[in-house]
Amino acid sequence: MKRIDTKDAVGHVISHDITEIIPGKFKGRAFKKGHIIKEEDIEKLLRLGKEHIYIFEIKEDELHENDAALILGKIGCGEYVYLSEEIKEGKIDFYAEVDGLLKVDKEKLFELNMLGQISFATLPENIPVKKGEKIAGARVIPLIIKKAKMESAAQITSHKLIDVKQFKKMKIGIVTTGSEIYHKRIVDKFGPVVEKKVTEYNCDVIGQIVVTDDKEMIKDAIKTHINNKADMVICTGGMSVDPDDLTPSSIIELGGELVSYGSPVLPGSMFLLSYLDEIPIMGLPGCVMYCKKTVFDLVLPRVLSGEKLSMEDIMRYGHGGLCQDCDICRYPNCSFGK
Ligand SMILES: Nc1nc2c(c(=O)[nH]1)N[C@H]1C(S)=C(S)[C@@H](COP(=O)(O)OP(=O)(O)OC[C@H]3O[C@@H](n4cnc5c(N)ncnc54)[C@H](O)[C@@H]3O)O[C@H]1N2
Ligand code: MOO
Repeated sequence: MKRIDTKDAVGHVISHDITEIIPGKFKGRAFKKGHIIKEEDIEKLLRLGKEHIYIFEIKEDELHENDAALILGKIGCGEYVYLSEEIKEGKIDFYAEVDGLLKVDKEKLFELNMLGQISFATLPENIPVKKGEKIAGARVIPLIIKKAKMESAAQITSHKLIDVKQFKKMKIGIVTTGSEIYHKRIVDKFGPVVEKKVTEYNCDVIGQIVVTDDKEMIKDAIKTHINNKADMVICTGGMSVDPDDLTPSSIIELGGELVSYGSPVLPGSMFLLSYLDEIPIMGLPGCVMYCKKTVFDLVLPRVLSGEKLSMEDIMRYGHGGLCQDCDICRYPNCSFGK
């Protein structure tokens, strides 16, 4: 490494991006790696606190931070993920190519960061992300890093660390249970909530069947939706402890695989998920009708991404499963479901 006084640096090449930060106004690259220093740059470099310019010789067994960032890009960039066109200040960014569910191999990400000298940060997995949204960023810590370190990094996983699973456009059947709705004693307020939430994901509601608290009627309604080619059936009402709450037992009696009746999510403890011939059948508790976000908002995007959830997936929600019920909901940018 050769050190040159900035005042004498005209004609020399800058070996890494140089950052300028003016709090509240600007944070970004003031000089790009490779820039040839001109007379008029000297004053600005001095204002950025650069009294010296360093000329680095990168040895055979070393890599520049920008080349290392490219390797991190390759390690991370999976399905429906794209990289920033340019590496700035040694950092590469990852973006979602489509609306979908973010998947991160958290264990491999941890192993990668445990190598040291690497900073690879992502959004939490299993959240819905929008096309064009930044989902991760990565860089190495030193300006020059050993090639061997980056080779170890590349060997951590044979698959990519980050994928976005594109949402499927599903056909949804709704079964609304409750004698009070069936006999028109009150107006259905649940159906519109479910419809709004699924249409936000571009799904179609193929029908809503209203039934009273009667097991045969509930089961028939679910089967009717399946016969009508529903990709998912969502039941509302009758999910709790009253002996007249028959929705869970009706779904269970239909057979198939019960993933869970009950979830460690508040609101949403009385949630049910099962699969009948691979078709997800959900039982939504009353809270979904009136709470901003519930277990339904956590599970729905995962099901729409084509993922088949297990009991473990549901039980893992316990940590982070308590919604803070903020006045202005910021989900998914909060701790709920993380
Ligand atoms: N003693 C206990 N009480 C409750 C428990 C419990 O474990 N022990 N669980 C609570 C939880 S959690 C929930 S969530 C609620 C109710 O869940 P349900 O899904 O069983 O809801 P319902 O009993 O069917 O109805 C409750 C309430 O909501 C009205 N409702 C239902 N469906 C509609 C609709 N489509 N449109 C308009 N209004 C609807 C219904 O008329 C009732 O007023 O139970 C807690 N209690
Ligand atoms: O299932 Mo309840 O939803 O926790 O309010």
